[in-house]
Amino acid sequence: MTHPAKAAVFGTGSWGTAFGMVLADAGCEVTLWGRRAELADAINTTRTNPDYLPGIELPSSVSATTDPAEALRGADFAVLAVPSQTLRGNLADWAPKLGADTILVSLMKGVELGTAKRMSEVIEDVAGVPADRVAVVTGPNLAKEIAQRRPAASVVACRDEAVARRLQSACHTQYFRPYTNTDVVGCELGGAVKNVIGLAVGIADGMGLGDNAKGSLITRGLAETTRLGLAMGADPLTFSGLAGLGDLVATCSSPLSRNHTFGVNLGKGMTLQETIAVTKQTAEGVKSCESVLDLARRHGVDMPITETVVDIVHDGKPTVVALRELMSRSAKPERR
Ligand SMILES: NC(=O)c1ccc[n+]([C@@H]2O[C@H](COP(=O)([O-])OP(=O)(O)OC[C@H]3O[C@@H](n4cnc5c(N)ncnc54)[C@H](O)[C@@H]3O)[C@@H](O)[C@H]2O)c1
Ligand SMILES: O=P(O)(O)OC[C@H](O)CO
Repeated sequence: MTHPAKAAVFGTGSWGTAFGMVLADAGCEVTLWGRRAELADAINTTRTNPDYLPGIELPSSVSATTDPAEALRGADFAVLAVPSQTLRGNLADWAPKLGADTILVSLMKGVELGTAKRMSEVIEDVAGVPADRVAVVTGPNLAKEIAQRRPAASVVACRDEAVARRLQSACHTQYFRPYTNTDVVGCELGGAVKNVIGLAVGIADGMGLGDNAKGSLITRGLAETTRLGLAMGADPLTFSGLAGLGDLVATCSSPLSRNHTFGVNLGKGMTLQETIAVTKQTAEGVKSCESVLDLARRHGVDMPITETVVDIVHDGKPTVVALRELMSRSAKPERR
């Protein structure tokens, strides 16, 4: 590829903007696409994103537009960072404007409701592109820390390793260290299910259950993620890597995590409606807990923590009842 590479980033929220900064710092020319003209104008005139990353100066090679064709003109990468459940509808509008060789990159950590499809599958469906043109970036990457250029590692996954390496080189900076992986299924599952486990840990923290409960939920959460991954053909080692354990630890321990915070509020006794009202950004696990459970049932996999989160979040089960039921499941060996 002749440099500088050009990237269109769809979504001017916290991660779209922060990852746009990473790409720019790595030498790319970046155009952010956003829905709202006021925010695109503010990004272009103030060199900040006042709604999502206030006070953080954007590199000079980042600009914004509301026109998808303008964002995509000459783009090597089309980076998708909108809420997972909106991807299908949005991408249907953007796909006809894609270049013939543009690599599509998912930053999203969700599973589609109804179809139980991973985001890369939705991209392949809607854009009509083969799997080797679709990559995923995932891992312990809290947007605010990355926008502050605090160090993080990440995973760039694509079935075609050469494509993963191109993207790796396009987003490798002093503070952002991407590793490649060809296990797209495992990487995407790690990212989507950790949001559900983050909700569970948040609920436990809100209830004041302590650090043993947290360690137990993280570990058993990883066990159920791995079971699902194995049933879907993922490499089990992916789950002990950045896309699995790494992201789970960051999400379950950080006050910056929207999923964890959402859970804390529920655990403290807020109703679902009250919790939604105070949540200003995307907490993917709230919707994806249902699609992950759907996926688990389609594959005949037992995911008790995910099921418990669905019971609490969507069926209004009182947290104390859910806890009692989770703790009184039948005794079993650890590795099953
Ligand atoms: N924030 C993080 O730290 C982080 C890190 C890694 C991955 N992610 C993932 O990235 C994805 C985006 O998250 P985010 O943190 O940027 O969310 P966000 O809530 O900060 O921003 C979402 C963006 O999507 C836009 N949007 C909302 N509804 C839309 C619609 N119907 N059509 C088009 N645009 C719409 C919003 O205006 C906003 O620009 C999620 O899947 C999330 O799990 C986030
Ligand atoms: O704020 P959350 O819970 O969506 O988590 C953000 C990132 O996924 C952490 O890697």
